[in-house]
Amino acid sequence: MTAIPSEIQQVRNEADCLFTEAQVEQAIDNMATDISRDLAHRNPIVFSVMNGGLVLTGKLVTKLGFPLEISYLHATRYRDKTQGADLEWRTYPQQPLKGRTVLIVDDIYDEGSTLGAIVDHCREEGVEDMHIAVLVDKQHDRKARPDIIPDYIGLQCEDRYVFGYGMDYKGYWRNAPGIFAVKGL
Ligand SMILES: O=P(O)(O)OC[C@H]1O[C@H](OP(=O)(O)OP(=O)(O)O)[C@H](O)[C@@H]1O
Ligand code: HPA
Repeated sequence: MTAIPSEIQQVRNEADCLFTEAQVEQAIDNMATDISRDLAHRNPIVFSVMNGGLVLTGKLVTKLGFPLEISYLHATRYRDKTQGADLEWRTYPQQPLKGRTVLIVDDIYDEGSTLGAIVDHCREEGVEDMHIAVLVDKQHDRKARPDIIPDYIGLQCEDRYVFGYGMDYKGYWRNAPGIFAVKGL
């Protein structure tokens, strides 16, 4: 067995809860209502942005009672660190996107380089109608692409490093039931 780094439990114990599980679940319900209103007749492909988008995607799709396809893409730039670097595409969307409606689902819109690259790729591939859903929009003035405004935002959070509901601290605590800010970050 590989030992859990002691820092990992300490970070969880010392974190500030920004949103409880009940608050996050309510936000996801609200997102699902808005998405259903807009996309019920659009035959969308729902793309989970791995890894962080996994939890929100899973929670959302069972609340969307209309025909849709589920897929994933993988773009990463934090790689278990708390500061972003160059974006690395690990998996591009595998299906033809020309003429399609897509819903991109991610955990957090932080500096925005990740979503920027995804939007650019989808446009290059001929997506007809693009929608973006994020659980958390972090509030600061460092957005790399201020032109990108997610269509569905669950919650707005302060400018701190957060984890839970898909968001990780050094690869851990994506499973935390709430949204928590790391002490001191
Ligand atoms: O708005 P940005 O500053 O670009 O950051 C947001 C992105 O960063 C995280 O992914 P990360 O690179 O940590 O990969 P992960 O999804 O595997 O955690 C998160 O899931 C978003 O995709
Ligand atoms: O605050 C964050 N937490 C987790 N992952 C992230 N990716 C970008 N910002 C964050």
